[in-house]
Amino acid sequence: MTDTGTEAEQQTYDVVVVGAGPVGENAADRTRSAGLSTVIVESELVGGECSYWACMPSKALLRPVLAQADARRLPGLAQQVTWPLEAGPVLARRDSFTSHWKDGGQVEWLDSVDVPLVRGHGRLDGPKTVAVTTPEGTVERLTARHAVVLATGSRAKLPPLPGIDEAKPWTSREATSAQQVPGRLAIVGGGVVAVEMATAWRGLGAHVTLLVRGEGLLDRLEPFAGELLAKQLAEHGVDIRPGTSVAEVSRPGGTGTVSLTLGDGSTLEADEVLFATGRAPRSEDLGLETVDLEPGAWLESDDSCRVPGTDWLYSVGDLNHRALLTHQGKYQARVAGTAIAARAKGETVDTAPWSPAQTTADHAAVPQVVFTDPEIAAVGLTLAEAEAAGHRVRAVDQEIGSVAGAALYADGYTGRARLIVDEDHGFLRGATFVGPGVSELLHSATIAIAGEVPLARLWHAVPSYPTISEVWLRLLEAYRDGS
Ligand SMILES: Cc1cc2nc3c(=O)[nH]c(=O)nc-3n(C[C@H](O)[C@H](O)[C@H](O)COP(=O)(O)OP(=O)(O)OC[C@H]3O[C@@H](n4cnc5c(N)ncnc54)[C@H](O)[C@@H]3O)c2cc1C
Ligand SMILES: NC(=O)c1ccc[n+]([C@@H]2O[C@H](COP(=O)([O-])OP(=O)(O)OC[C@H]3O[C@@H](n4cnc5c(N)ncnc54)[C@H](O)[C@@H]3O)[C@@H](O)[C@H]2O)c1
Repeated sequence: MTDTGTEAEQQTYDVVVVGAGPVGENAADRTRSAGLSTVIVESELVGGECSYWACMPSKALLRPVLAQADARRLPGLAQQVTWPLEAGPVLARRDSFTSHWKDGGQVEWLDSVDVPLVRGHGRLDGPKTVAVTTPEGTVERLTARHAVVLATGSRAKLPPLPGIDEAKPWTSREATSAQQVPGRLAIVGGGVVAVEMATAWRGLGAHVTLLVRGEGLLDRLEPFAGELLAKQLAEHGVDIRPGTSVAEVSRPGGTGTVSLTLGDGSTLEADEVLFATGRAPRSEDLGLETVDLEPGAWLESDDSCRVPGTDWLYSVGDLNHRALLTHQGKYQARVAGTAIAARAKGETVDTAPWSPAQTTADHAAVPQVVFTDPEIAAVGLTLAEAEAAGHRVRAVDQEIGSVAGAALYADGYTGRARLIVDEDHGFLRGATFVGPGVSELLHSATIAIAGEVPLARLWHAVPSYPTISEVWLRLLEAYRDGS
């Protein structure tokens, strides 16, 4: 036993899920609907990071900024657009999307699918057992007949810089829930959180400085994505400083102006600093040591989401570090639920790629949209990743602005699309679209990649005229013509 609380109750279920973020909720729903009794444990809010401090609030902040950027490109509307956005209504709408940081609606949903909730901090206490320390300090022991699913997610990772704790920097939590627009916001990082939050807070009127350690933005995507985004962010007034590291942070007492000492010895003053420097697993206090696993590390799982070396423990969502995205974690939860239900019936799980209890898409077809201006939508492998994986591929590029739908969408439309074609198999390995309004194009590419649709058949998938999707035709023509 690792707990200090009072021993209270012991209950047995078929499945115990720890963490009621989007991924844990989906896992519980799947196993429950397969007829397995399932309980879920949550230490904060049912709905997890995504609902309260990540996807939902960030997209609620970004949507008006992107609508405003679109409006600026349309005569008749452009003249009426003012900057910055009116902060009060934007923040109020964001607050309503987080249900004012209350989880009553999601608890009702758990009730409706017949999954009991145990509030408290869950820890493994040996195989198939979870000890929950409740807010009252009692300990509830939950035993699983078939499986324990860990879905405890991730938290913001801060670099160990001198002064950082005292300076009370923003993490993604504060950046998505702040009630006031800072006058000057410094953002450290060049990943997705950094560029989305730069877009959001710039749109709300903050003077944003983006301190990027590397040479470009979004370095895991096709290079042109970060390049087009950097150009546009700069046009919107964001001060981007590539090749800039932070050596020290200072804000005595955690109040007033924050001062950053940069790698070249210069200083930058700001009202707030956001560290958007990646994520760490929430696994350090999860009892992993009681089943010979390493606390504090990402908890790897196989393609059925089961932890290697066990026949009962599953790791889904951010915690397994396969793809830190809500939709991909929910996909893993559906797959894990299918695998758990099959194994509970004594069935063998088919390990062939693309079979029902295998997360093959984690390797081949992970989609992601970055909600900036321009939007960035990518799925599958980049050219560099495909080549590194040993595929014989060709990249086909097209300016999106050349299609009628894009010209109608915005005056001076700027955007670019790339397909990665597997020359040996005749299907797509990857696709990237960058430009205003491209996010809804992505699912067509996801279907083409996950379905391994032959290029010859894609010619028969006719895009409507005049939509931005016509870029698909231009890309196919470019591939045919060898350009
Ligand atoms: C600013 C930001 C914006 C994002 N935007 C998007 C987006 O637009 N689209 C997208 O797909 N992804 C987005 N993401 C990523 C997305 O938020 C995560 O991939 C997603 O939340 C992972 O879900 P999860 O259920 O695995 O973990 P989480 O959402 O982190 O949920 C884990 C839950 O487990 C609970 N928990 C942890 N430890 C314990 C314990 N010991 N006992 C009981 N409960 C515990 C936590 O309290 C939490 O409720 C964004 C991330 C950030 C930071
Ligand atoms: N729209 C979306 O789908 C969306 C939005 C936000 C976040 N997310 C997910 O959340 C995850 C986390 O995002 P993130 O932006 O925090 O992480 P990230 O890993 O995408 O980017 C981290 C950035 O911080 C930089 N960095 C790391 N350590 C640093 C240091 N010590 N000093 C300076 N720079 C440093 C890295 O070089 C990188 O540019 C992403 O993997 C993403 O999948 C998704």
